[in-house]
Amino acid sequence: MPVSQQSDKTVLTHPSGASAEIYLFGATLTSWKIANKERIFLSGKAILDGSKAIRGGIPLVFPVFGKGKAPHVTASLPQHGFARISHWKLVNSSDDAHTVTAQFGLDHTMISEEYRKMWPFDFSLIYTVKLTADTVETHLKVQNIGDKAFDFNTLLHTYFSIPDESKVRVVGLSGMDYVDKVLMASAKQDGEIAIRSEVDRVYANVQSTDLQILYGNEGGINLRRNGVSDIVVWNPWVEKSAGMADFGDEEYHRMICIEAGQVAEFIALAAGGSWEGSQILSVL
Ligand SMILES: O=P(O)(O)OC[C@H]1O[C@H](O)[C@H](O)[C@@H](O)[C@@H]1O
Repeated sequence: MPVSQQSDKTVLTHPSGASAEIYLFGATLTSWKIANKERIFLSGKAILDGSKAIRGGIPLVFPVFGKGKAPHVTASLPQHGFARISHWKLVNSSDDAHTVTAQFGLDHTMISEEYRKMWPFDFSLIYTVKLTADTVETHLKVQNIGDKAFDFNTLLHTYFSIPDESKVRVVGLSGMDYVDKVLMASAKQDGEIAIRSEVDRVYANVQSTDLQILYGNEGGINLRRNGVSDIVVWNPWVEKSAGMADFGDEEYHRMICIEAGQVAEFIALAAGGSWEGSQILSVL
């Protein structure tokens, strides 16, 4: 079966051998394999029972990035919003000669009463995962199905599995301005990004549609954005890693988050409006 449901997760299998797994909790993609090699990082300490956001994979940030700030309506929501900690439904699946597709849905009737009170808007999210022999595409459609405008942030918060943080280079952001959340300062990217300490940066309005995450002489990933303008780069390094109960102290060596989305500014969505954005990951 190209798409099969295994209790709490959906498994996509491509005739080439490529595969992907998506938990219904958060519609979090936790695995993407090509040539039997895992490309996505999932912490060995990740909690997978739905009691906490999954540490790793591609958690979906919506409708707020980080903690909302009063007086904005997102101020009381949990960090990164409710999409990654709500139970989604598998709404569709299909396959043809090239692509295996699964679609997941979440709307306002499916989130907890508590979150509904915090964020009282009628919305529908459709998240589509398309697997081919050598790519995976993750696409989010946000619809305002109510009669009040709302605004939102969103991110495809992708944790990549890497051989060693010291070998990683992120290419394609040179010349871009960023906000450094560690130093609480603004700066301009000069050349490639290397990880030598905690990195937590927001690059707004990135020009190049493609960026590369290179693993020294061990290949890497090309990330292509469609319809989303910002990139967040995160590696927690030593202290932050030690402070996270669901992340191993040494796991920062084996992951980097490169997160495509809209976070520098909220996107305003009028009643009846819709928005879509996606990323396509391919192995280099
Ligand atoms: O611990 P979480 O809520 O999953 O957030 C994990 C990380 O997400 C993003 O990358 C933010 O830029 C970081 O500041 C944050 O630490």
